[in-house]
Amino acid sequence: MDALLALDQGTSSSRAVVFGRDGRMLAVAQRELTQHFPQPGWVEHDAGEIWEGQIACAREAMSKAGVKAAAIGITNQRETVVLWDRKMGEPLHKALVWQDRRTAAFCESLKAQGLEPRVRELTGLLLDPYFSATKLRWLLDNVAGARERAERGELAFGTVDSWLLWKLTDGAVHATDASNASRTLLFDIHRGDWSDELLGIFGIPRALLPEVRPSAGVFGQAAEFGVPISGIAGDQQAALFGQAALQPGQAKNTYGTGCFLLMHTGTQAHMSTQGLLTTRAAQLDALPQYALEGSVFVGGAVVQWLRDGLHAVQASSEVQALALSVPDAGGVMFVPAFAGLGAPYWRPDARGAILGLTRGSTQAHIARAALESIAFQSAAVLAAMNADVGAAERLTELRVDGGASANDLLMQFQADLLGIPVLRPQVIETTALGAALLAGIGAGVYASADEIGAIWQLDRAFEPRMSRDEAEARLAQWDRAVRQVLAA
Ligand SMILES: Nc1ncnc2c1ncn2[C@@H]1O[C@H](COP(=O)(O)OP(=O)(O)O)[C@@H](O)[C@H]1O
Ligand SMILES: O=P(O)(O)OC[C@H](O)CO
Repeated sequence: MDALLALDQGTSSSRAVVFGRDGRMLAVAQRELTQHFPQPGWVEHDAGEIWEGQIACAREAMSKAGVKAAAIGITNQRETVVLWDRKMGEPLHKALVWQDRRTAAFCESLKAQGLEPRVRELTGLLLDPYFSATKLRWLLDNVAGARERAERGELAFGTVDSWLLWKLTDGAVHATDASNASRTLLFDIHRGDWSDELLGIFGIPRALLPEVRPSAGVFGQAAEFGVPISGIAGDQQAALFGQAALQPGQAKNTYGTGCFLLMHTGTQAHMSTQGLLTTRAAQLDALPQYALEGSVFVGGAVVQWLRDGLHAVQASSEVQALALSVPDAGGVMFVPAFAGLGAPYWRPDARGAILGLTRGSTQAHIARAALESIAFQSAAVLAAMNADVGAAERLTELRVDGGASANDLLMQFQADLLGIPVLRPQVIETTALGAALLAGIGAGVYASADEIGAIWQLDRAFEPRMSRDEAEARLAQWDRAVRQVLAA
């Protein structure tokens, strides 16, 4: 049987999923990942824990499925920086997570030198701490001896995919795929190679960098499992692939820790005028594929905060019942700018706020407003995307996935705000599915991407029920709340 093992290393947790050739899930294993917040605005992960949790999940899922996998696909939280010693295979420091804002001042100084337009032209990204380059620079400047050792070629940099690939191949392969490389600020998305100009701007030695390859194809052998690793993509690009959104104009929104709305733009790089990112989509061969992306930093994470910060619920799955215990948010607006604000605002300095409180406000109103904030942020990104692509290409439906897409209240409110159907597929582990499909193509299990369209199956379509007048009024209320936060 041609089973495929997907390793999905997300921000909140590591997961391993075994899929059958028909895309059915055969087994899942999951481990929550410890979040370290050493200072306000700093977010770190232990790369050792990432590896150990991920390999434990892989073993557990394989043993539950009771089949042999034909290939392994890796998909991962993107941008997060791991720096390790090539000889010992040990990380030099905790991984700096994509949500970490410690390099905000450095980004500002680069902006002040007028570098942003050129960086944007080459990378499709912005000068924001979100991306890898300034984080890697911080490690080189702050870990004793790191820069000298990097220049001597003793160290390796990788996003989480590279780190897992290195560990799975016992240090034999140091590589990444174009979709992950395109999130670093060091990769020229047009030429498809690391850029010496960008390496110069950020002060990064080339000797640190992995080789960049297409997302499908054999990267190396996973010694323990005796099978090839034949697919790698950043989690958002993998989800786009797993949603069978392979044609220009097709889009999806993933509701995980953050929310990431991506639209495929085919072999053309569409440069945004609306605060969106241009990025590489998963590519099967040397031909580049592009997407337009709106990245929201805090999506499902606001629910984690209700659980761990406010202790309003014991499990994320309880939030819907709490929110439904009130008819509406009672005028409460929640702007969860815990890690600054991403697209389309790009304000790393913004802080979160809960507005509109009265004596009658309860945890339930706050929970409802928190869920609504996920949909409001996604609606702002979708509006930017529609403005970017023009009337002819406006989105007419939205495919969704990710942990928080299980929440019916959130999905219905999303459809209401957008005024278009929100389509949830049967497999909401779309990120893992995308990685498995890429691995399947890379290992020759599937002859081509044409076989993938048939795997996508609808679970539920959420049709808009709110009047457009009411939706517009709610969106205007959101805009006012964001303006207040940005002015604070
Ligand atoms: N029923 C739910 N309603 C709202 N949010 C949820 C629900 N279940 C999980 N979440 C949120 O979804 C996120 C986990 O989604 P997942 O796709 O696993 O994320 P990641 O890939 O970032 O680790 C968490 O932030 C969690 O709080
Ligand atoms: O871990 P997720 O699913 O929230 O995804 C994180 C993104 O890749 C960050 O860009």
